[in-house]
Amino acid sequence: MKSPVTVTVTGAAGQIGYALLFRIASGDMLGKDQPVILNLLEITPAMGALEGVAMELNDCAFPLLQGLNPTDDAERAFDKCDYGLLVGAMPRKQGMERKDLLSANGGIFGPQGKALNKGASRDVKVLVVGNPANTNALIASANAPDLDPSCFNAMMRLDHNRAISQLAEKTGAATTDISGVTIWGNHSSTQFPDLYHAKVGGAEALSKIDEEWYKDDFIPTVQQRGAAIIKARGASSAASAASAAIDHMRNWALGTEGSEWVSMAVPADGSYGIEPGIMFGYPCTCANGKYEIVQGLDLNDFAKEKIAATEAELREERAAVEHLLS
Ligand SMILES: NC(=O)c1ccc[n+]([C@@H]2O[C@H](COP(=O)([O-])OP(=O)(O)OC[C@H]3O[C@@H](n4cnc5c(N)ncnc54)[C@H](O)[C@@H]3O)[C@@H](O)[C@H]2O)c1
Ligand SMILES: O=C(O)C[C@H](O)C(=O)O
Repeated sequence: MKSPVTVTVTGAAGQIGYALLFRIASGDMLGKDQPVILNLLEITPAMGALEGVAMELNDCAFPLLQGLNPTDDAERAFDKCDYGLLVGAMPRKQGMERKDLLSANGGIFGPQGKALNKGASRDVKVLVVGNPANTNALIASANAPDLDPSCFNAMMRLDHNRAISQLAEKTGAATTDISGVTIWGNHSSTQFPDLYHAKVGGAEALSKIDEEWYKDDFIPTVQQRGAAIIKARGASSAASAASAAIDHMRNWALGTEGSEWVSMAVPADGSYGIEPGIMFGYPCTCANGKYEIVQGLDLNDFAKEKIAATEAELREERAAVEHLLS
């Protein structure tokens, strides 16, 4: 048996937290041979509800769960953290864009970045889920100057999984037959779901669907799926978001072998002309606990235009939180 690792989940009494914690504790995220210590962070008024979640976690008698620490103290929560899932933030309501949450949520991520900087493992993997995820991840990273920026990712995986599911449904394929999907840019309605390199059962995806469906139906459906779920459920996605977070962390920790690539928002490094300073959704592979941006994909004029639009939105979001970046 491996020695335990510390996983910190913020917003642990929220709806994503409730769908996430039991899967982490059962080994879905880091493997059935990896014991975990769960540090659960909440705001003080939610500590009662968090206590209830902790009771239920204990009642599962998970063999891999070797410690459980509910707290409202960020420094305690991130002490010796190996994996951080930053979920705790307000969700949007119907009619809002995710960036409308910046003023409410941006302030959460500076102090959490500082707490990570102080106490987390130096090769911690931090996945920001709370919206607007890309810019919140940027805030957390900027407040953790002693941690490499590559320790911080934001979640594009829900969009990636949504795109796979839509394409599978349209073509009658299994989700496992689909590869090479990328969600570029922001986890927002400007994201670019790219099928130009996607394959269905080894054949070009664009040979199986017509371009009109791709541009007029598929792209807006994936871009607006979060809003459609809020309209239908009266609450934002939770179980699918938790599942995507599990997928993202599992691939980052254990590798993407077997799949062509996955979509992850990582610090822009000039790849595909996106200069540093924002967290950008890219096609990535992972091995040995590190991610790499897939290089050398051809981008046509349509793709370049869409990628420029989502980059522009991320630069605007960055400008709006410049005061939180130091
Ligand atoms: N990136 C994605 O793909 C994606 C998908 C779904 C939801 N989200 C976002 O995830 C966030 C959480 O969604 P939810 O449905 O779980 O919301 P929720 O309201 O059910 O839960 C959020 C929890 O966070 C807690 N919280 C608030 N501030 C905190 C802080 N400073 N420290 C610790 N905890 C804090 C709240 O008390 C609450 O329990 C939202 O911002 C939502 O928009 C992102
Ligand atoms: O859409 C939202 O606000 C929640 C989440 O980001 C989602 O994509 O479902």
